[in-house]
Amino acid sequence: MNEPLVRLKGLAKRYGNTEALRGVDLEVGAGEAFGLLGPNGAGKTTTLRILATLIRPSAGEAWVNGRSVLRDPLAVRRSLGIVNGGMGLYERLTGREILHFFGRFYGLDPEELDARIRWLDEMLGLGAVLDKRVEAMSSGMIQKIVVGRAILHRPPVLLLDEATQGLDVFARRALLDFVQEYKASGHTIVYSTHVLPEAEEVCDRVGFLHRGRLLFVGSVAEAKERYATDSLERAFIRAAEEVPA
Ligand SMILES: Nc1ncnc2c1ncn2[C@@H]1O[C@H](COP(=O)(O)OP(=O)(O)OP(=O)(O)O)[C@@H](O)[C@H]1O
Repeated sequence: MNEPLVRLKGLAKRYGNTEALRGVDLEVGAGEAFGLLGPNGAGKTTTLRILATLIRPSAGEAWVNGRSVLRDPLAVRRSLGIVNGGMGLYERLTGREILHFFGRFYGLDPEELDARIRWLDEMLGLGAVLDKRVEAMSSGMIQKIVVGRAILHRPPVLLLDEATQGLDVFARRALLDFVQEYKASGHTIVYSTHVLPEAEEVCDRVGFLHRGRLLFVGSVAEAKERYATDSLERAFIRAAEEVPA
């Protein structure tokens, strides 16, 4: 594997009596698309939120781009972008205005910002979305702006949490194509989903997360071989069945 850009060591998180993560070790290499797979409640969002420094682990440690989420959270934030469900956009602003607004937070001057927006347009096919107000956008259009905002500072690492949820067939395809293109341009992606065929399509390796534990890490082909099936879904189910109750 290339130098790891994302590393988790003994990562654990407890919410009251719930053990959301129970000691997760993982390395994701530079330029890799890694699928974090698991059913509802497996701990995917918790993992991504710890990586994004939005919450702190109860035990263990994680690093992004060599920086510790505990000791160097600002550097970690500069190294990543995150797309998850809960990020609202200002209804009255256009796509371009939103990208300008956040671009200024990143300290980009107007010229750089225009160049970045042209780059995003190429990557995401923003087109007319740039000049539409959020209130008039479809959910697929909004998702393009949310993804654009997440990568505006060109972070080496992109975290996507159930990013195709609620998208129609066109918007879903556009997002999956974008993931492949973003990866091909050298970026690292952690792709959390419970939609296994999506992971099969875009991820180099996958991890099966089940009740806060990583049961398997490897390529899709290795998962199928290890669990003697030609279906990634069945491989996941077999991995979960091996866990003592
Ligand atoms: N803020 C919180 N307070 C209490 N429990 C929580 C909190 N956030 C998550 N949990 C619990 O932690 C466990 C892992 O949740 P998490 O959201 O990380 O799973 P997930 O794999 O992302 O699932 P989903 O696909 O449903 O989002 C679940 O049992 C969940 O109920």
